[in-house]
Amino acid sequence: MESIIEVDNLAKMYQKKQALKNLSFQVQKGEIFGFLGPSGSGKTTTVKILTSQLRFTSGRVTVFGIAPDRSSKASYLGRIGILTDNSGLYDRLSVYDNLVLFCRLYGVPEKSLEGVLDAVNLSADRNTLVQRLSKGMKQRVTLARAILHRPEILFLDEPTSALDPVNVLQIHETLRRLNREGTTIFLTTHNMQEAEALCDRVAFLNNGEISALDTPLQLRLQHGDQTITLTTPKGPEIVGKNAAGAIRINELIRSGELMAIHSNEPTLGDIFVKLTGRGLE
Ligand SMILES: Nc1ncnc2c1ncn2[C@@H]1O[C@H](COP(=O)(O)OP(=O)(O)OP(=O)(O)O)[C@@H](O)[C@H]1O
Repeated sequence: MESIIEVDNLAKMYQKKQALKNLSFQVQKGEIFGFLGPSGSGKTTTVKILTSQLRFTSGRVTVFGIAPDRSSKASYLGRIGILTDNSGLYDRLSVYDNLVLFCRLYGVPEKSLEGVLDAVNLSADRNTLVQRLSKGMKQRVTLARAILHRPEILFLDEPTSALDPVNVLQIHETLRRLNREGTTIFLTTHNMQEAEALCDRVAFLNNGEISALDTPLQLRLQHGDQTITLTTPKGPEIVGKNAAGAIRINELIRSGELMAIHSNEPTLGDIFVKLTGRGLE
């Protein structure tokens, strides 16, 4: 596996406020990496540093092996896409005209917009003025803008916060497709379902520090209580994931009393609370 982002001992102070401390992680090429943390934990600060919008206090950061500072900006900004909540779209222009402006900025031929509009499901709305769009549609225009130059890494800061479930699903589908086509995705979220649904690996960020980093499955297995809940006509019954549990399951199947079986792995939200003592919201 090849690391595309490397962060080593990163710290960031805003005057006296320490927003990030001793942050170390690597993002592998081709993965969807989730940065999961509650409000104020340092997610946006990290994205801004990785995308050279903010200077850091100490540590080492590279993206594509390049340090993201002012002198290197030009050499890698064209290789990344950024989606944040401040949309910066022109309300009085259509979807298409908004995107044409960015094609010119990035030197991308206008004809490539067909595929981009298709990817975010906005082909039919191309001539609609941005001011007439719903929140979810606007978010899809900003996603289109972030991907139209086919970036190698896409940074998404809370891409679906405040969107309804249908729009969330549409954005997720688009992100999965981009990832299948080779885009590495760095995603911040405080939504654990989003992290579970999309991410190959997640880092838990709390007060500017990483308290766990692994695949969602490994985190659930490491922090699970190794029990199974069996639903029977007499009510729920909890057994261990062991030989005795297997015998009991077998008995209930034979007697026709096993109605449902549920492995008791915790959610990422449960694990976050266990490790940090606080929730994600
Ligand atoms: N410009 C700034 N000046 C001073 N403190 C700041 C500044 N920007 C952020 N902070 C502080 O740094 C910490 C991390 O903020 P950051 O915005 O990175 O968190 P976040 O996890 O992205 O939160 P949210 O989910 O609410 O966007 C917070 O305590 C915040 O108050």
